[in-house]
Amino acid sequence: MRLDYLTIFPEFFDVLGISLLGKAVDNGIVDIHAHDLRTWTHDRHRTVDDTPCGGGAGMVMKPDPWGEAFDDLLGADPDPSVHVVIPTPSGTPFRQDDAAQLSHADRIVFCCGRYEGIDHRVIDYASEHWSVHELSLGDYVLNGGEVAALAMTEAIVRLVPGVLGNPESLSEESYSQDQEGLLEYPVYTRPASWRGWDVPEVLMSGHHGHIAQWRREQSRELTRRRRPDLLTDE
Ligand SMILES: N#Cc1c(-c2ccc3ccn(Cc4ccncc4)c3c2)n[nH]c1N
Repeated sequence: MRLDYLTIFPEFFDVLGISLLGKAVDNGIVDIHAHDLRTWTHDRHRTVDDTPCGGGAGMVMKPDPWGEAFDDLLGADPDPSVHVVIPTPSGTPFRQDDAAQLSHADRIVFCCGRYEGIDHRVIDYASEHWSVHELSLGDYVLNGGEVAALAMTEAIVRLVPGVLGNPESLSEESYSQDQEGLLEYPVYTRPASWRGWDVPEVLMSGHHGHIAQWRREQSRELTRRRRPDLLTDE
């Protein structure tokens, strides 16, 4: 899987060389390239923004640098197997299903905007050539797309075979299909008693059936309290 990031702050993506994703890069499972969008500017000030047509506050990212970056990175031939992910506050919510689908992609280009956003013609042009996903990390406002791209990257790449040491752990996570899309149950480790708090007895019983039942009940109760929207049968 090749991941490209178009951004005016490429240093944001230096962290992808650390930990699990770093190992995936070292193992050749993932190939990461961060690009400074100003590479595709031609004026002395390396300008990437301009005033919004129709007025309004702030600045909008000019289309030209993006178009020239697309030309260099992707060429002009349409290829629906290339996924262009555009983090945006107006995007559809990024969910585990999106991460799962994108984990099968061979190529993902993240377009990280700043200012008030990217000239919409960039999205229109990209949509004619590649598979475009306008996605939002959540219902809050960030200053740009980089942090969202990092979070989406981790959610996607950890699902790629060979990246996680123990793929079985994926099936027991919140939002996973094996968990019926419910929140994950509380987890514990040693010691059995810590500062007056004990590990639930059932988890120390060695009775796998009772443990599985307790975990299912915990998941449903936690989901009922915190995320009733995830419950389908109530
Ligand atoms: N994904 C995602 C996001 C963003 C986001 C993403 C890309 C850009 C580019 C520019 N901005 C700043 C901005 C633009 C317009 N309105 C408000 C702020 C961004 C925010 N904010 N919140 C999220 N969940």
